[in-house]
Amino acid sequence: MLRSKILNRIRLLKPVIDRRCMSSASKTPLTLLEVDDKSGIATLSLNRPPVNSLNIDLMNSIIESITEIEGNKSRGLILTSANDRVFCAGLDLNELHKPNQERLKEFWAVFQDVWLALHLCSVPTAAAINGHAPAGGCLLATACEYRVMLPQMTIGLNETQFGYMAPKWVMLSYLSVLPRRLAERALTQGKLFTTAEALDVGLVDEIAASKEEALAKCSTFIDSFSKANPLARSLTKKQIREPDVQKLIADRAGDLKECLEYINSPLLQDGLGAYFEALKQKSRSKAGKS
Ligand SMILES: CCCCCCCCCCCCC/C=C/C(=O)SCCNC(=O)CCNC(=O)[C@H](O)C(C)(C)COP(=O)(O)OP(=O)(O)OC[C@H]1O[C@@H](n2cnc3c(N)ncnc32)[C@H](O)[C@@H]1OP(=O)(O)O
Repeated sequence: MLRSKILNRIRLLKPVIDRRCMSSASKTPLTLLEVDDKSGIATLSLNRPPVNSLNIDLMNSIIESITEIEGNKSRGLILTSANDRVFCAGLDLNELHKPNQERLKEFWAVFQDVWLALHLCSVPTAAAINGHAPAGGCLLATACEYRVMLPQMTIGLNETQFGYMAPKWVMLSYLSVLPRRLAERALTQGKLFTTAEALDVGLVDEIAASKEEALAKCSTFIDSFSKANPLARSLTKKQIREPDVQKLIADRAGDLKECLEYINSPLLQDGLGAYFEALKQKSRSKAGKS
């Protein structure tokens, strides 16, 4: 009786995400999932070259992997990158710049879903940040319960740098990790913290010299829950996170409407276009040098 009541509560807390991962056109899987058969800890690696930018397929693949991990009773989830320079470059700017409107609606809904799936994941979560993590990449990291980062990388919600404002629920994810005054300053500046700065302000919990060390530190964090009842732990986490989550769930349509208006505004499209062009230019000049 009690167990079914508890399970019901979890179902109530966790919005039903019934997305199936769309088969991507590319041959290589967009996420790599390995479960260590000794520790029972799952490692989910983002695997969308060149920078793990989040498009619909990659986000659906992440959601599907999280659902699989929760279903196969893994003891925990470590999110990392198959790329050794970039953890995740955030949202794929091709999805935001001169967007197809129908696709943009789907894209935004999946973006909401991937945050909900990770933020409410029933198993312990940790991010081994083995590369740069701007904007949406930072959001994936802050949705996890613990963060270990490699040196000489950057992390932060830099939306104001390219003319956007982070949506309320994205800001709340930051506020769940940073003190309010610092979060406000960092959000308004569009600040990208260095690894050392991120440790200093608590945006990340530890620094590791290598990806292997980062994975080991994330596993140690997950092991810290070995004495906690998994169901009680999951309910406690969901209870603490529920107020922030409800702010999105209560008005997903409103969030979508507000974001579509914002993303489609000419001023923002111009700013984003210039930002994207500068990125491409930088990449071309790099290629020219090499
Ligand atoms: C009332 C209103 C309510 C709010 C409404 C607001 C809605 C608006 C949306 C807001 C959403 C908030 C949450 C999230 C937002 C985002 O995530 S937007 C994306 C932000 N991302 C970035 O700013 C990162 C940009 N990239 C970089 O800084 C660098 O690429 C890197 C990640 C540090 C890696 O550098 P490096 O290894 O040197 O690689 P590059 O040469 O720069 O890039 C390689 C190729 O990858 C392409 N690329 C890079 N980032 C992206 C990206 N995000 N999307 C698509 N493509 C990307 C880059 O152009 C290069 O491509 P090629 O030219 O083909 O080589």
